[in-house]
Amino acid sequence: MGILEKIADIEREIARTQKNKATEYHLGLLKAKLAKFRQALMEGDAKSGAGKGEGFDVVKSGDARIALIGFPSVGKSTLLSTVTRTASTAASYEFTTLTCIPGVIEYNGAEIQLLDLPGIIEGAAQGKGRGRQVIAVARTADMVLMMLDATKGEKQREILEEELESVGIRLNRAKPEIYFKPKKTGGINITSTVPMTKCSEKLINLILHEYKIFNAQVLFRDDYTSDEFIDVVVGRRVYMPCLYVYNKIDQVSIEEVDRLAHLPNSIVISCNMKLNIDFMLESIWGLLNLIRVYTKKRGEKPDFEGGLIVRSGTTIEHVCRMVHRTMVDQFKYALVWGVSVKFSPQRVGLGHVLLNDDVICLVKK
Ligand SMILES: Nc1nc2c(ncn2[C@@H]2O[C@H](COP(=O)(O)OP(=O)(O)OP(=O)(O)O)[C@@H](O)[C@H]2O)c(=O)[nH]1
Ligand SMILES: [K+]
Ligand SMILES: [Mg+2]
Repeated sequence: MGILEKIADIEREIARTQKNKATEYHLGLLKAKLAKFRQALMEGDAKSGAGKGEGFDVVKSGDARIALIGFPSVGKSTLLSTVTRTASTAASYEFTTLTCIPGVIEYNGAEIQLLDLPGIIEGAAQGKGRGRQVIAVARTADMVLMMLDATKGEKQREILEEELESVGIRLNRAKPEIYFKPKKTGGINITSTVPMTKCSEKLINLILHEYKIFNAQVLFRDDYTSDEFIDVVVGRRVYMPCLYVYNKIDQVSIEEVDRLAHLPNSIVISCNMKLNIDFMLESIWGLLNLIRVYTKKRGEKPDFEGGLIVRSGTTIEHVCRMVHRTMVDQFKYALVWGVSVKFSPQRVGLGHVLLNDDVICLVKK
């Protein structure tokens, strides 16, 4: 039996045991056992199975995925229960949530998967608590919702940012447009399309030598720092937006609420009092950069009920692949109605970039 099942068993037994003088010791013992198993899970000893991903293998679904990252007891589970139909246990003790619990936010016709996760603390990236598993889930997300306790100041934000940074998650930063290709011969060839003020050629050479790379093509398409160059060399970086959500504003002064609300990429809420939840959803939608487009068959009306939710920047080719896997091969041209074209309808090719509310009719060969 896995440790999570043992925990669930004990929790069930506690729930069905009547509280009275006769059961006092029995309940006490159960609670002690529960605490022991929870601790084993959080400390991740190998036997308990906590080192593996038990409880974290949630299938990706919907149009986008958001990971809820935060210290214990900041209100992550309360938020999940507030904005989705899924109930996740919330309680005043730390590490209430032990696994990944998915819920679905329905917004603007899109289904956004919201993942409630165990709280993480300093040292998470090194495997403290269930930090490693939580961070592995965060890497698969399209966005991080970093939940912070408005009463706890800025420290938590800095610690969490560092933990995510240390495992290659880049928040609210664009992927550097640096072309980098190791070669077999020819030495190191560095070019750039703009003056490089933050990272010299000498430094690039030093960095590459450190990685035992002596032949490579490097092209800076913008002015980047050496850190950004290193990210490109090392690879395996993920870039995603992050919304900082300060919860429990019912507990702080109006001046503090105002200050927090003005921090970059930050919003303030109270789950318990349901304050500002709508604005939070609107902000999430904006950061996810989703648009809706509609497909129609020739001679028929567009299906305004259906529609496809896609990332902004999506092309006709992408839509073809969503419609059917053989569509790209059969594609002749597409007719598009909407703001992405000069005339409606306009004939476009696979590379055409779509905008919100476009209507598309795919024409086969
Ligand atoms: N005052 C106040 N308390 C809140 C608010 N939201 C949540 N809480 C309380 O904070 C405590 C922790 O909430 P949880 O939702 O369990 O927090 P969590 O982040 O999921 O905690 P872990 O799963 O242990 O990491 C509970 O007692 C909640 O009732 C809020 O807006 N204001
Ligand atoms: K809690
Ligand atoms: Mg929780």
